[in-house]
Formats: sequence, structure tokens, C-alpha cells
Amino acid sequence: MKSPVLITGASQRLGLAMAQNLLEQGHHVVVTYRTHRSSIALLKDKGATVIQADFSTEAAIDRAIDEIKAISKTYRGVIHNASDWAQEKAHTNKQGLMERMMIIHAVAPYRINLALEEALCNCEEQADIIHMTDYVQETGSEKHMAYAASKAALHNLTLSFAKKLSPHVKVNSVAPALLMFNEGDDETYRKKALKKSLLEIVPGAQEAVKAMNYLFDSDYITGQTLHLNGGRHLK
Ligand SMILES: NC(=O)C1=CN([C@@H]2O[C@H](COP(=O)(O)OP(=O)(O)OC[C@H]3O[C@@H](n4cnc5c(N)ncnc54)[C@H](OP(=O)(O)O)[C@@H]3O)[C@@H](O)[C@H]2O)C=CC1
Ligand SMILES: Nc1nc2c(c(=O)[nH]1)N=C([C@H](O)[C@@H](O)CO)CN2
Repeated sequence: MKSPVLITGASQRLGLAMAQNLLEQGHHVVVTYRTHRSSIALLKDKGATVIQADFSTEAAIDRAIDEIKAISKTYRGVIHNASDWAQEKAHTNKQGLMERMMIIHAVAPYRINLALEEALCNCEEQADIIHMTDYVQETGSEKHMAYAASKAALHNLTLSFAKKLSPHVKVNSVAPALLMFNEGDDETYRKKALKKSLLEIVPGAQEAVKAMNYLFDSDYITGQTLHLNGGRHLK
């Protein structure tokens, strides 16, 4: 069996779309999910290996690493997609908020990458790590400060792991801006959000799928950021 690709937080939206696409290409896919949804059963029916994992505690990350390592001695790729887009105004405990953002977006990817270093370097072909960061990794965010800081930390890990795991493993960030709305986004929010980019569209999950495949197919991109932001940085 081919070395698997691990995608974290793949029960919905971008992670689910990337997992489905890799399965359609014939990859062996390992996904983690926190909340069980019908999508997980669908992925399992298509041949994915599924792991329940909440990355908010050290013990849970330990358990997830043990399960991930037990599945295969080699890995073709790891996509750190799991994420909690938390706002400061929704959390009175700011210490807890920063700690939670950092453990999900930085500690878990850091520990999983270190645990899979040998598995990635021993893959029969060049391997990839993709960190799903965010446009705000470079700009910050007034409303999502701890979230933005943790995504900046994740991007910095891209640079460190690109150096540490070369030449056998390529490591890159994918930094989206608005790719998909959330169910609760009202018409006013949607109209305002569309105007934030030059292209004024919300492309959907397939934009992340295209970025993933571009990086997987590349021979010469590492330590980089693929910005998927519709020209927002020029507005
Ligand atoms: N969608 C967009 O427009 C943008 C996305 N991004 C980034 O792209 C990635 C994918 O985005 P999107 O699909 O919208 O992400 P989601 O908001 O749908 O989150 C992805 C998954 O992360 C999981 N998750 C949340 N908290 C935890 C936790 N403590 N432990 C384990 N899993 C957890 C959730 O699992 P469950 O549902 O099973 O509980 C969820 O399904 C994310 O990293 C995001 O930050 C960046 C900018 C824009
Ligand atoms: N985990 C998530 N992170 C982010 C999401 C999301 O839905 N889940 N959404 C965004 C927004 O689209 C933002 O980019 C709009 O400016 C950011 N991060």
C-alpha cells in the first residue's frame, strides 16, 4: 500500500475537500476529526483511515501521535488543517484563549511533525508537509489576535521544518483569506467581506485543493507561502 497522507480536522469544508480529492487520486488517506459527522463515515467508505482527535490537550496529542504512527511506518504527506477561528470578544479568559490557539495551531503541528520525521524522510518518494495558515499570519487581526499569533507561529514552523527536513521533505504554508463563508455569516457580512479582495469572489474549498496538488506536484518549492487571497493584500 502507498504511504499515506495525513490530514487533520478533515470532517468538513477545506479538510474534507482535500481528503476527498486525494482519495479520488488513489492516495491512502488518514484523517483526524474532533466531532463525528456523516462525512467521516463517507471518507471511511472510500477507504480513508479515520482517527478521533481533539488537539486541545497534551494527552490528546500524545494519543493521536501514537495512533498515527501505528498506521504506517512511512508517510507521503501531512496537512495540518485543524483549526479554531476564535475571537477575543467571545472569550473572557484571555490566557486560556492564547494557550488554546497555540496548542491547536502550533504545538500539535510541531509535535506531530517531529514524531513523523522518520516516517516522512523514509517515504519512497519526496514527501510534503502543508501548514494551513492564514492571510493574517503577516498582518495580524484586531478581532482574532491570539488566532493570528498562532497562525504566525505555524508559519514560522514552516520555515524551521523546511530547513530541518530537507531535501527529502518539502514544507510550505498555504495562507488563505476568505475561501468559504460560514453558515452564520449574514448578507451584510458577506457583502462587506467580498469587497476586501480585488477579485471580490469567495472561490470555495477547491481553491485549497488546487494549492495542495500544486505543492504535492512541485519539485522545487519549499519554505514558501501560497497566498490564496484574491489580491486582498493590495486593497
Ligand atoms: N475557510 C476559510 O475561508 C479560511 C480557512 N483558513 C484555514 O484553512 C483551514 C481550513 O479552514 P476551514 O475548513 O474553514 O476550517 P474549519 O473552521 O472548518 O475547521 C477545520 C476543522 O478543525 C477542527 N478543529 C477545531 N478545533 C479542534 C481541536 N481542538 N482539535 C481538533 N480539531 C479541531 C474542526 O473539527 P470538528 O468540526 O470535527 O469539531 C473542524 O472541522 C484552517 O486551518 C483555517 O484556519 C484560513 C483562512 C480562511
Ligand atoms: N478555522 C477557520 N479559520 C478561518 C476561517 C474558518 O472558517 N475556519 N475563516 C476565516 C475567514 O474566511 C477570514 O479569512 C475572512 O477574512 C479565517 N480563518
